Amino acid sequence: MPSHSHPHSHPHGNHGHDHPHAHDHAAACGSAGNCNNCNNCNNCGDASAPTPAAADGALLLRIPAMDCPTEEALIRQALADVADLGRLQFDLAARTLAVDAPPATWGAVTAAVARAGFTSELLSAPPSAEATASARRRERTRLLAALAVALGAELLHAIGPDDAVWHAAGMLFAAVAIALSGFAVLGKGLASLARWRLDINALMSVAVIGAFVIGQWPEAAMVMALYSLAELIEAASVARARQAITGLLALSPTQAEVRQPDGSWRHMDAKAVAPGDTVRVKPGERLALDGTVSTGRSAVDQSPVTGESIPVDKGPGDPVFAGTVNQSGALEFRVTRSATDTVLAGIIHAVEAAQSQRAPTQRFVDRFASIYTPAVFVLALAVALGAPLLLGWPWLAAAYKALVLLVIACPCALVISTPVTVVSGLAAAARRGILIKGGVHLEQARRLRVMALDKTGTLTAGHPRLVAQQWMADDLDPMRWRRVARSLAARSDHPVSRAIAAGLAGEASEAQQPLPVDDFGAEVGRGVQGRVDGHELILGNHRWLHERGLCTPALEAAMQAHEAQGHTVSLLADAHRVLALFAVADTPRASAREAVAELQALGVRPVMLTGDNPVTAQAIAATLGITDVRAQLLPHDKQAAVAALGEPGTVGMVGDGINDAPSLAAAAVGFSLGAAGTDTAKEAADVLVMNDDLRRVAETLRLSRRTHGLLWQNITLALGIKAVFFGLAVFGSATMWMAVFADMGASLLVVGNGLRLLRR
Ligand SMILES: Nc1ncnc2c1ncn2[C@@H]1O[C@H](COP(=O)(O)OP(=O)(O)OP(=O)(O)O)[C@@H](O)[C@H]1O
Ligand SMILES: [Zn+2]
Repeated sequence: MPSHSHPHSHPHGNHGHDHPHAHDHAAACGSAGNCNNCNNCNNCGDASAPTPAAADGALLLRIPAMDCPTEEALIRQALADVADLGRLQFDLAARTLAVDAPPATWGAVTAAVARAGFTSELLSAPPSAEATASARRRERTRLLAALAVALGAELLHAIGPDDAVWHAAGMLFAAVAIALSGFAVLGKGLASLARWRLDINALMSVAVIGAFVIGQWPEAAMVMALYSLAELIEAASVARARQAITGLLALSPTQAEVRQPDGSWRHMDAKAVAPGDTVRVKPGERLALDGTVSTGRSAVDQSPVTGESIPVDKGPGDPVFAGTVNQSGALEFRVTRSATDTVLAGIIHAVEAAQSQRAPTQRFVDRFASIYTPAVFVLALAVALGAPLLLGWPWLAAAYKALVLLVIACPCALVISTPVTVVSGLAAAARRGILIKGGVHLEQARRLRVMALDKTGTLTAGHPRLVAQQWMADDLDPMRWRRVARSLAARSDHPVSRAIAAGLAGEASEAQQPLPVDDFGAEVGRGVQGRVDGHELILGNHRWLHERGLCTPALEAAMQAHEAQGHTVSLLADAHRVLALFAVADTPRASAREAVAELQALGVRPVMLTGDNPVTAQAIAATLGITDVRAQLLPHDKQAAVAALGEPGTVGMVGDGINDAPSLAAAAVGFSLGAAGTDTAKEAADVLVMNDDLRRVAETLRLSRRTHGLLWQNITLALGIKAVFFGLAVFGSATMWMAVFADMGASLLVVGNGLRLLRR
């Protein structure tokens, strides 16, 4: 059994495609039940699960008014009392809920949903994307009609004579407009009030009903229509941000051409293709599955998966990915993963999961809004009661002013701005082949001041080659001993051993079988040992030989010469003396030097971490422009080094995700390169760079800074507009619909601002 001296402690798992990710929705906009202010949450960055399938034995409900994760949380709470329920799958975009439950409980489920304040209807099949889209269109038409009728009410009020008939007509117009646009808002608002929750729906409901009661019915109608319309537009904008991600999924075709046992080719559903099957793609076609090329050569455009714009040449043995486009030649490949398990599916899943986590700024905004909204409620109440009593204002004027304040209090723009910006940032990163596992990491990346970079496989390509061998004793038959060395090296899959084994095998003239190795063992950070052909041998680095007292000044001088060129030296020794020296060379990655320079330009200090010896490490670091090198580190030393490199929260780490899981986890933000190429789940890393381009690390930091900038621009913008209107309302003559209009404007402004991240 081949042994690997890297501690593979790392749990192997996939991204968990069966992850019940509907559970994360509640957290998407306002931690569950705490999103007091957000009716707009249908717009929040929550990831909508794929439309729930109406599996047998599942109850599928359409809940028309459910468009916010807060509401989802309410329904969840209500359903908690119902016994025997399985998984709940919420789809806020389609407004459906699928419940795994025996039919006997269905009555209890609908009753619980009704108790939470929602009407529901039974569906036999999940609504299609077109159905959802056409429902959106109908809603838009309805709201535009409501706006027109509300304008009519304003008009009647402005030009109509002051008599009862005209008043009645105006009132009727207003009522129709409110009914057209505001039923859902009023329903949810009253339900919230009944539970003593001051959310946006409650706010709007009080404002509209209040305005109606004090005789400002055209105003009430305008407020309702504009507010509902603004919400719809925001929802569409957020849908766009999310589509940037789910659009990726549409990239992999549903059909694949599969070889049949009789040798013929047949088009099949990609989901039905099993690993091991052979699939072919013609030039210009998109791949439906992941695999390894078996025949053919072609250039493949991998931009959907890795973000790299230049097509990559593929030949037999190379990995190919679902969603990528075959360009020049026909390819046949052996499928390595089922359709639900492809790298692309993993990306989409991870980004969806990332969206449902709250970034720190989002949490801050929620906390702020949850204090701010009730505070303004109290202030409005104080104006309505205090101004007439203390300042002698007319009651009606004071009540109107109070209602204007309520509308101004609506923190839509504030609440909507952060999730849109964060989701856009995550989507923009995903498009560049950078997978960020949560808004937290996107926000954190800008704080990094030190970047620890693993040497082997990160700064270098990780495919060292044997470049020199030197036999230290005259009495050895090199032919025979090369075979011995190769046999020992071949037992390890450490890159250094592999390079030695491969280099020596390439030299073997006849087909020499490797010799058996007994008592094989690997020593982390040192090398391997075993008994070959009756000799107790070790193959390892200077450190190990030195510890065993086998080192001599002459040997050190010989090693020094190789190490100064950046080569890694391994020594073959028996119990008494050193027999041979092997030097392997690893080439720095093409983009590494540039990547290091980019990090430095961002004010981030690059530090090389390696288990290799200091001289070799220094030599390689020098070619890359890195001055700070920490060498001869064991895996746990690396972890300690990461922790000691800077203030907590400021040290990032880039590794290959396999042997450096502990240090990746210790870093504030852990980056892993080449994530598309390996099966290993990169669970320890926070950011996965799909291709091998180290420059994506600096790009992530830049994106993080831009996102942060936009977040605060948006927060300032939203609050600034509020402040202006607050002043106007208190000291001037701002009307209610002006306040709503301003809020709508502010919301659209911040949403548009956030979506700018999506532009390349
Ligand atoms: N199985 C092995 N065969 C040969 N040499 C080994 C082996 N294991 C460790 N070594 C020696 O120990 C050194 C440190 O190994 P370690 O695995 O800790 O670091 P690495 O992964 O090679 O480098 P980096 O830390 O830069 O990723 C290697 O450079 C090599 O010289
Ligand atoms: Zn020595």
